Amino acid sequence: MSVRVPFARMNGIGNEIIVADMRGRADRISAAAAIAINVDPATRFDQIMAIHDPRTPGTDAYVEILNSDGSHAQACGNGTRCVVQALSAETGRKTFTFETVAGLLNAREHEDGLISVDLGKPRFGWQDIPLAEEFRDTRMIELQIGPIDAPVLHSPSVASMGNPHAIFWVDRDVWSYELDRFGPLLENHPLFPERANITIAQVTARDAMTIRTWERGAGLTLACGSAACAAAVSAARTNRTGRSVTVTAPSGGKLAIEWRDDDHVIMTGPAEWEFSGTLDPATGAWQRDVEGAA
Ligand SMILES: N[C@H](CCC[C@H](N)C(=O)O)C(=O)O
Repeated sequence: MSVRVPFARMNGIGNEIIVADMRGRADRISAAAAIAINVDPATRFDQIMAIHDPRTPGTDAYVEILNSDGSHAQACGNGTRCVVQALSAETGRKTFTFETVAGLLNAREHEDGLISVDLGKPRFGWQDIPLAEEFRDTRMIELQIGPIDAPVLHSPSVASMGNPHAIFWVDRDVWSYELDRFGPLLENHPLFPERANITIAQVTARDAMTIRTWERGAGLTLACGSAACAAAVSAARTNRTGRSVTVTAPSGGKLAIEWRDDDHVIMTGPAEWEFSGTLDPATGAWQRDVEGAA
């Protein structure tokens, strides 16, 4: 087994993703490797998508997702589009079924290059998020931050897209809130035993919203696909929007989110390749491919 594996540094509307090819190997990318890769400004990332051999007949790959702090995530919408683009470029195929720790994901690359991922059915039970205590109605839970009599953020909706999300609805521009200050406190709030991705969302039309996300295990990111899905279903559940919305990320990039009648959430958007190299899954040592050498 060679020491180094091929990787592609990519992004999904600004969400920084490393797609690592771990097929044909039994080892995994270590937390230490993830942390080391993230320390280097050239390979700083939000998630690593590690493509492993399939474990279940009928699936194309098992995908493991690591955050930049070395922790594992159950879902990553933007990263999944990057995996699709990488495998489509390699094989010419357009449809894929992936397995993750959270279950199966179907995805498709369209003629125009945009990629749709079926993130499955959202879950709203308090144990599904999970929350540390019972809330019967997760469209709005009791949680606030800021002065007790004038909270800055309060009463979020919560949802699981495989991973935990809290969505705080705001009236003002999403940039006018100090998410860098409140994000870490909310991510690690005792109400979230597995921590949570923290999003602020401003609904701007029945079919549009703008979000910013403090990601669990990665901090502020330029985009978060599963948060866009969680915000879209939560907006529809609270009658702020219909079931089909365009979500604008901090990067300015947009995702089309549709909560279908069969309860599945479909996210559509682009993916972009930046550069390729090889990395050591144990240590995170890496090297950029020499242009034109392949
Ligand atoms: N950027 C990802 C989400 C990563 C979620 C991760 N931070 C977690 O721990 O759940 C996305 O596009 O869906």
